[in-house]
Amino acid sequence: MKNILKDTKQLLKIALTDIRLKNDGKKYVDRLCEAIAYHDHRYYVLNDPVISDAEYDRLFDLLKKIEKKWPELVFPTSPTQRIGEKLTGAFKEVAHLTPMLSLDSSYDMKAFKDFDARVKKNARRTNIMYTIEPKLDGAGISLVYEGDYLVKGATRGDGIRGEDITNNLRTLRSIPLKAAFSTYNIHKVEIRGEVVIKKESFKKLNRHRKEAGLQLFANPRNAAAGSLRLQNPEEVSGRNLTAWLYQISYAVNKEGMDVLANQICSHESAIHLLQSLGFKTPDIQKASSVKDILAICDQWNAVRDEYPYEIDGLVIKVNDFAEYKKLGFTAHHPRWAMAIKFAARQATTTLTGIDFQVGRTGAITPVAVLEPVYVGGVTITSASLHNEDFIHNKDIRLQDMVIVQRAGDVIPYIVKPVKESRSGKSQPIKFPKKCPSCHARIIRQEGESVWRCINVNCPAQVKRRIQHFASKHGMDIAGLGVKTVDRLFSANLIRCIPDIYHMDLHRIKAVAGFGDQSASNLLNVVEASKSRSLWRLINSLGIHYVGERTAHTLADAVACVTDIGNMKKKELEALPDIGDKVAASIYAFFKQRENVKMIRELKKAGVKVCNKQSRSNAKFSGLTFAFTGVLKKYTREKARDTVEQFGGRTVDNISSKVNYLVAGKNPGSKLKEARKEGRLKIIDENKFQKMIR
Ligand SMILES: NC(=O)c1ccc[n+]([C@@H]2O[C@H](COP(=O)([O-])OP(=O)(O)OC[C@H]3O[C@@H](n4cnc5c(N)ncnc54)[C@H](O)[C@@H]3O)[C@@H](O)[C@H]2O)c1
Ligand SMILES: [Zn+2]
Repeated sequence: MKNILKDTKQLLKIALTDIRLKNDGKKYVDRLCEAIAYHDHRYYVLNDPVISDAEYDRLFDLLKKIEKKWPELVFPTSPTQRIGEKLTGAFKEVAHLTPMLSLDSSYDMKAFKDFDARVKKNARRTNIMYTIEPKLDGAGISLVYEGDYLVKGATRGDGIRGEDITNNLRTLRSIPLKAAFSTYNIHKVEIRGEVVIKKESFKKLNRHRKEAGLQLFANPRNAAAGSLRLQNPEEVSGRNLTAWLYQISYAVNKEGMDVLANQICSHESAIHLLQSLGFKTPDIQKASSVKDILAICDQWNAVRDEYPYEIDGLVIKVNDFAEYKKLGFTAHHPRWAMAIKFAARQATTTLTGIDFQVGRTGAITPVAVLEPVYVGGVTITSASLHNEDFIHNKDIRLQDMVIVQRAGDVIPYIVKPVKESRSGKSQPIKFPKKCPSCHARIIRQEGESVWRCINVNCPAQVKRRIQHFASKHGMDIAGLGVKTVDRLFSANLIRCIPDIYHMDLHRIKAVAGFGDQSASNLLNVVEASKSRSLWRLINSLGIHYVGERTAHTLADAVACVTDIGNMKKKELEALPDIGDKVAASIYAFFKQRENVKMIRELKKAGVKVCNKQSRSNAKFSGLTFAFTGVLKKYTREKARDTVEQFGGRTVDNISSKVNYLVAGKNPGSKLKEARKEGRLKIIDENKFQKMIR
């Protein structure tokens, strides 16, 4: 088995080259068939795949290409000649009324253009209407109704025969036990669908399994497939499975005559029929041009993450049943449908090392160093391992092959190690006993999952605090990112936050990597940062539990940052959204002498520590304006920036509206402009007129 995994790795590398240019492609056929058979078994029978779907598809694609070039190598046992799902022997076998195949699929829109051309050629038409629907990622099923009653439910199996899972399927609420097909003159019907599990239910299921010490499912699809094959129907009913029905594959009347091609006529009307009988059906759209279909693909891709069910692509089908006969089937898939898959999100790679990073609060985060791997459009070289428990729970070891996943903007993470491929080289990950930066003691407090370095002067922590101070949501000193801070710290130019304001051109230029221009640019932004809004300064201090929102609350409550230090815990707690934990943390921060000293030094260096608008605010106190459309048009942050531009500040947030107290020197013209553009809604016209006068 280990050899198959090794071979899989080699074959995957070969798949990246152009096989058509090779003369020796033939020699890979047996190896490919063997590897694919192994992965089919892991996937369909054990519900525990050890490579990603995209990697499996790459192997499959390589085999297809070889068979195309050397057609004499196409054996009837080849995975391209049948579908891979195996019968497990745990259930009675049942024959399908019509073959239940896989789909021709591709990640590439060009493949759809070829498909479209082929369809038009074989159907001898220049215009074809297609339906487009989500490809739900679950387990395929087939249902048979006779005389309006559900009589059989089966898995796809090998496409010809499936497993009889009627009793399990009867527990799904989304499958009617009785459906009035007879009103459509249908006596016996076979319908196809996909049983899926909601992303949320999947997470819950895995959480319970983890607590019970059971093996976790790799993804919602495996969870759905595994659940359908449980021996106890009662257990199945607790799994929150849903059946979506997407096709009528066979329908006859009492006389045994086909009503599909003669009466229902199109995929769209079949879906409407199923809907009217109480089945859950996918949303379908229609389009005939490649351009429109491409646009629909883009729309789906954009909402994929928010969709409650996992979808791995779209299925595009010819709408008109009259064309189906002309187009026919291969042994593997129908020629009138194809799946366009979304960009892959998983890949396998090797964990080559661990980087223990120290954050600004001293928290030590293990970060996996990965052999570079391409996933969903980017190359991944690292992934967070979160903490010690995460590593132990997943039993991740050095030199392990791991499955990594990247979804949307989410930071890449490790789904699981592939334990089956473990060699003698793999080693347990040892968590450090001392801080990797300053070698001070590290502690793990009860109830916490992180280890922390307790040395406040720890260089790693200091550097991260400086970087946090300069960050976009802090004092916004562009150009003072991780790498630059590291360089300036090593060169002894910035050893603490106030040092930022004591740099001179000459010394910056002497640091490797800086030129005349970049050095003076940096000094310019540093200078500009001296007059940032008060909330930015508060946010940049790195007070535990104080984020942007709390920073705004505090900035609105005081005239100067030092005033916060004079507030009692109770007074802090009285502010909106500040609880006792946050209040205690703020209070403790201002009781520390180093912190007070730092603020004093910042002030001395020219950083604005008081809210200059505090006096003019009084002039307009009581004037409240509501910005509408803030959440629609802008992020809250951008709305705030807009308000700050004309000297206003936030007074309170109401879920969909943000109210601002507007102040500053003659904001009239800007306010009028904002109103004209629809950014400002006036609550009290009289007050507004008075104010802009
Ligand atoms: N990771 C692995 O080791 C491994 C192993 C085997 C297979 N796989 C994955 O499984 C795929 C092959 O599985 P497959 O044969 O089920 O093919 P498929 O998943 O590419 O597509 C066919 C299936 O899609 C489903 N489907 C969902 N929505 C549909 C809709 N609206 N209309 C029609 N069908 C719809 C049906 O069940 C149908 O049988 C491979 O491409 C690969 O991604 C992975
Ligand atoms: Zn340290």
